[in-house]
Amino acid sequence: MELRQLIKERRSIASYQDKDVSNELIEDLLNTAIWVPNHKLTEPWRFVFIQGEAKKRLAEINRQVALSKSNSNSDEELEIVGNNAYQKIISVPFLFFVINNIHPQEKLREEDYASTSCLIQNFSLLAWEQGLSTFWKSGKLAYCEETAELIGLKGNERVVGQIHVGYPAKSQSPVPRVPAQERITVIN
Ligand SMILES: Cc1cc2nc3c(=O)[nH]c(=O)nc-3n(C[C@H](O)[C@H](O)[C@H](O)COP(=O)(O)O)c2cc1C
Repeated sequence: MELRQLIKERRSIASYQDKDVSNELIEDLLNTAIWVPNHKLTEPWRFVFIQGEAKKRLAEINRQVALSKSNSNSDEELEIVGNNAYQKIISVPFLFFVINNIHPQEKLREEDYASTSCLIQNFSLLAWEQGLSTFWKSGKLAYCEETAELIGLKGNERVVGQIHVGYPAKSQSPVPRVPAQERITVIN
């Protein structure tokens, strides 16, 4: 697929076919995705793949997050909310966290976050080329203490994204973007 087509057609899709995604494939895509511009070549990232029992534990954390946000007083409703949140995680074929070192200098912290964001976009495009959809998630689940403990987040690290990957079960229409021309200022 041509690069411009890949960039425009990539979509975040949250519903997946019941088809496995291998560690080897993700590792291979990440090995290409890491070729990003990176000031001072800090290579500040690492990746945590969540599988097996860990995925069940993450799903359980998501249940608790959803319950803590719900306003319902009905046990029946709360059970549905909790089970939906649990299933949302279980049904993701491949799930991993992208983690950054927190650089002591603010400028480099920002630049490290920028490089890692480029990496995630590279990864999403490479995945899309393989017929896979990705979903970058930055909700409470990615940042709560329970998740930090589960993924072994160290004191000098931060989560950049929780990334869901799978073969999409449906297509997704794009939300139109404002043409870049409308955001260009030319100063002569
Ligand atoms: C830093 C970042 C965090 C995001 N976090 C979430 C999220 O927590 N939940 C969500 O539904 N989408 C999240 N998204 C995905 C965007 O909602 C999505 O990219 C946007 O709707 C455009 O859709 P597209 O990716 O299909 O073009 C995130 C995207 C980025 C770049």
